[in-house]
Amino acid sequence: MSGDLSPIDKAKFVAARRAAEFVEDGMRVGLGTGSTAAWLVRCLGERVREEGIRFRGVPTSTRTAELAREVGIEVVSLEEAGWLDLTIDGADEFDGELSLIKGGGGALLQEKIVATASDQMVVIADAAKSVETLGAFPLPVEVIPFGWTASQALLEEALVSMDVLGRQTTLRMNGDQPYHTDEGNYILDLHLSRIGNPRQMALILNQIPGVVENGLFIDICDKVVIGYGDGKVEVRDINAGTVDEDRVDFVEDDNLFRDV
Ligand SMILES: O=C(CO)[C@H](O)[C@H](O)COP(=O)(O)O
Repeated sequence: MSGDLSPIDKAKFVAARRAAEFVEDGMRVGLGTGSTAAWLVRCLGERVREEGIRFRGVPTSTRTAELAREVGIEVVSLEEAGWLDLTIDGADEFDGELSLIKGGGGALLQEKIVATASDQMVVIADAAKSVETLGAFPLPVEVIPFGWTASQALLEEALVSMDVLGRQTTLRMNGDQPYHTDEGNYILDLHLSRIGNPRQMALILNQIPGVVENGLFIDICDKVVIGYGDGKVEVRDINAGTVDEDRVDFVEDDNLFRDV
């Protein structure tokens, strides 16, 4: 039940619940990955059950696809949907320009493809994800397994010329094995502490052989819905230049909180 949630989970929940209201009948909607996005999927499932809204969801990972089907959302592929009206996803960090670090959950590649194939991307996040400068959260970079150590060496060399504080890179692990993305790739996490020029970094990283995609989302996100543990939500719209405040009630719906 909602009373058992930590303040961070409450913040994630209220952001997700507010953003779930952006989905309208007939839309094609990108569904993000991660714990905040999982709340969104549950809230959308609730809207399908209670209000009978109908929309098609394009998941950004096998995890999200499973949950979406479980809660009654019609799941289609991006190819079937063609183009999306809206994508709603979490983030690991966002700054004042709504540049993002994503990929903490390992789904950055599908997330970036889906978000950029959408008219609008909305990020849902607890307030702790808001930063002045990106980089405290390790930046995920997806690389193909073939020759990954060579890609890592080239990445580290490229970092020397960039405006960052740290330069350590680590292979993401799953127990004693490398973590595999849904595409069967590896992830290198870049411990940079501070990214002075995220736009330049995003371009340079993707030129390194073996790099498939990086977790910097620049000029992709249109809106962020920031949740707080007390139920407050703030909606920042970068295009309109507006900041709106709202409140979301916690609900005691067993269906929503069943698997938490
Ligand atoms: O990018 C992501 C997954 O690849 C997530 O959106 C990001 O890691 C945030 O996760 P959470 O909502 O669990 O804090």
